[in-house]
Amino acid sequence: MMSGPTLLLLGCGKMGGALAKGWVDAKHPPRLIIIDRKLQNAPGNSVIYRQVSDLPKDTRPDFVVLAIKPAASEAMLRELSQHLGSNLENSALLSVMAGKNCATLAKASGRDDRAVIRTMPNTPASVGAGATGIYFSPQVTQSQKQLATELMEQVGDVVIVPHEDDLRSVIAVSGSSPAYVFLLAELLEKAGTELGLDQNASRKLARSVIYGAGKMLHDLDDDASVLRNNVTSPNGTTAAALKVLMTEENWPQSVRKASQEAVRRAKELDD
Ligand SMILES: NC(=O)C1=CN([C@@H]2O[C@H](COP(=O)(O)OP(=O)(O)OC[C@H]3O[C@@H](n4cnc5c(N)ncnc54)[C@H](O)[C@@H]3O)[C@@H](O)[C@H]2O)C=CC1
Ligand SMILES: O=C(O)[C@@H]1CCC=N1
Repeated sequence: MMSGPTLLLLGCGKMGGALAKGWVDAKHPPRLIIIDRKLQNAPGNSVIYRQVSDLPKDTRPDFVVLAIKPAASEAMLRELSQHLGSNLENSALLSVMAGKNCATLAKASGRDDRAVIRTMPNTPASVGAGATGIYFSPQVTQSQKQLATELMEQVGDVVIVPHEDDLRSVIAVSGSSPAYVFLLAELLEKAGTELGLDQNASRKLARSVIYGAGKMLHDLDDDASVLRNNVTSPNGTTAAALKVLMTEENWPQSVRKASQEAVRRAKELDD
């Protein structure tokens, strides 16, 4: 990594906290300054302030990382730009928010031509296994692109998308979808107990299978369909189960509809 950037993290809740944890555990931790009104324990060597007005006025962040709710972001950016004045001049914004486009964020930060890096990470970043989509506004410099990409690569895989609207599809595929995988773990555990397994045994097996299948997808180059077929003996138990799941109106339609709903909501949050 190039010389470590100074990050000012606005909001250290579920997503900001996942990134902060991933970053402080990474090989080249950035310098982390956090503003969060509730956070109790500072991750690693980071420093916490409760509100923008508590921040030392000579703070010069390379990146202002926005990990608050979209609705709160414009007011907080306006306050930050007033508080830091010219010290914010060369800072880029790095948003992880599902809503608010680059132009809106740049404007709220006091400069329409501000460099904005819009990203969509996910909570597995907390264990270094995140997946992040990144879009760079035209104002982002080559060195800012490199720093931001390396920063997100410290907590997982990165895909750079050419159009800002592509981030809505990233939300559907990897931003929101860890929740679907966790739901699958919940449902498998429940099905196991309904079939007579002890709850702890069922929980252990359900979690383990998702980890194991995920690790195979991560470590091996085979298509997911090949890995699926390797489990599916002709006329066996898996074939019987998949016949239910793969019926068009079951998983294929549900996953397509859920993805479309995530994109619809992302559009609403973008204004
Ligand atoms: N949770 C997730 O899996 C993902 C969330 N995101 C995005 O991350 C953003 C944050 O979401 P979460 O982390 O889930 O929410 P959260 O509610 O867990 O975190 C927000 C944090 O910001 C702090 N905060 C809010 N307003 C503040 C203010 N005015 N002053 C000081 N601290 C303030 C809160 O104390 C809280 O810790 C959202 O924009 C969301 O779209 C993006 C990808 C995944
Ligand atoms: O649910 C949300 O809006 C955020 C964005 C992606 C995951 N959580």
